[in-house]
Amino acid sequence: MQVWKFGGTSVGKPERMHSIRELLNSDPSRKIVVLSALSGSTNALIAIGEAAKAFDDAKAAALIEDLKTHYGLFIKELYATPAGRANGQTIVDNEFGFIKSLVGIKPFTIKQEKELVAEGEILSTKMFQAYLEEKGENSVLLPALDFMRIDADGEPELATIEEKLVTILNQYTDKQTIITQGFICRNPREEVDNLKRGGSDYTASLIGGAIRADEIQIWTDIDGMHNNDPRIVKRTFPIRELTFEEAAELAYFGAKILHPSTITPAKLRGVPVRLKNTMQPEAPGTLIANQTSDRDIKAIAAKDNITAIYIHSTRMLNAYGFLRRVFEIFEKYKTPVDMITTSEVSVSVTIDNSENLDKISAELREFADLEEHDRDQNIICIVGNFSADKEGIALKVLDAMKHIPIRMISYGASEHNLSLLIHSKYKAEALNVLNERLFYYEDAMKDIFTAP
Ligand SMILES: Nc1ncnc2c1ncn2[C@@H]1O[C@H](COP(=O)(O)OP(=O)(O)O)[C@@H](O)[C@H]1O
Ligand SMILES: N[C@@H](CC(=O)OP(=O)(O)O)C(=O)O
Repeated sequence: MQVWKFGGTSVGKPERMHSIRELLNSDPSRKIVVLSALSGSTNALIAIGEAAKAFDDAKAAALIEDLKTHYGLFIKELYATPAGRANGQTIVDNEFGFIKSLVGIKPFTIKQEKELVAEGEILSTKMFQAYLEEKGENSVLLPALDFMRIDADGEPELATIEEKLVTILNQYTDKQTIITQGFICRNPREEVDNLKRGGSDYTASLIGGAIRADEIQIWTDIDGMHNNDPRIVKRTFPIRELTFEEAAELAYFGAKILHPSTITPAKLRGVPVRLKNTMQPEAPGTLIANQTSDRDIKAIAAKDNITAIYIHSTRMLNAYGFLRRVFEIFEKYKTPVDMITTSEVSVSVTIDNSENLDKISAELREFADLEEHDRDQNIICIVGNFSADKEGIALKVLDAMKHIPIRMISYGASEHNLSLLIHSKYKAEALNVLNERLFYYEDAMKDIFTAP
C-alpha cells in the first residue's frame, strides 16, 4: 500500500482535483490519499477566527461569505452532473453552517479556533470523496480525527495511531482508495487539534510509518526538492536523491516543500519518501531513502526569524556545569536551540521561537552576562555528505561568503550540515552567491580551462 499526499496547490482548483483522480487511476497500487485544504483556505479560516476573537462579528460574517462564494464556484466546476453538484452544495452548506455556529460562540477560544481551522481539510476531503463517488470510483473517506492523535506536548503518538488505523483499515480491505485529512488530529482532551502549519506532509509520513507503506509520495507544485530556494534563486535544479538525514536537515532549516518533522516517522520505519509534481507527473521528482549518492554538496536552505543569544560565564575559566545550567533554562521554556558555538567562557545559541525570550534572558542573567540579542537573523544551511575525510567544503562555502558578514558558524555536529548565521538582509545574496560557487563554479571553470 502507498500513501499519497496532495498539498493545497494540488487541490486548489477543480481541474487539479480532476488531475488527481487521473493520477490515482494511472497507478494500480492501493492508496491512502491525504489531502490538505484548498490553497488559501487555512489562511482565510485563521482570518475569520481572528475577527471572531476580536468580537468583530460583521467582519467575520463578511469573510465567511467570501470563502463560501469561493467554494460555491469551485463545486460548480468540480462536478459534472446535477446530482454531483447537489451533493457538493450540501457539503458546502453543512460545513459553512458549522463554521457560522462556531464563530457565534462567545468568547471564541482556542478550542473553537482549532475546530474552525480544521474545516479546510474537512471540506476538501468531503468534496473530493463526493467527486470520486460521482465518477463511480471505489473509495471511502476515513476521518483523520478517528485515528490521528497527539500527546500533551503536541507530539504524535505513533503507537496509538498505528493501533487505531490498522483496526479501521481492516474494515475497508475492499477499497482501492482511502481518502483522509492531512494536518488535523485530536489531543489528549479529545479536542480537535492540528500538527501545525504545513502539517499534512507530517500526516502522510505518520500514516506511511504506521502502516509500513511501500512508499510515501508528497505531491506538490514543483518537480522535487531543489538545490536552493526557487522563490529566491533563479538557477535551481531538482535533486534526484537525498538521504533521510539530508532531507530532514533541509526541511528543518527552511526548505518549505517539506514540513520539518516529515522525515522522522518515515525514517523510523524505513519507508521511502518521493516528492512529485502534480503538474508534471512524468518528472522523476526526488527520492528520499537510506542510500547516498556521490555529490558532496546537495542543497542550501534558509531559516528565517532567528534570534541569537550571546551568553558569557561570570565564573570565567574552567567553570563546569555552566552549559548544563544554560540548557536547563531553554528546556524549562520548551524552546529548541538550533545553532550553538562555544569558547572557553562563552556560548552563543540561536532560537526561532522567541515567545519566552524575556523570561529565558532573566534566568540566564542570574549566573551569566548577556550581550544584546541579535534579532532578525537567518540560518543558512548547506546540506550534503560532509564526512570527516572530505576536504575543501568549508573553504568553498567561506570563499562564496567572503563579502557577507558571518555571525556564527556550525560545522561538524552532523556529517550532513554546515550552518552559518547572518543578518536576514543578506539572505538573498547569500543564497545566490552560494548557489553559483557550490553548484556552477566548477563547471564554469571546466568550460574556461578545457580546450574546445
Ligand atoms: N528547496 C526547495 N525545493 C523545492 N521547493 C521549495 C524549496 N524551498 C522552498 N520551496 C517552495 O515550496 C513550495 C511547495 O511547498 P508548499 O507550498 O508547502 O506546497 P503544498 O501546498 O503542495 O504543500 C514550492 O512551490 C517552492 O516554492
Ligand atoms: N492546511 C494546512 C496544512 C498543510 O499542510 O497545507 P499544505 O500541504 O498546502 O502545505 C496549512 O495550510 O498549513
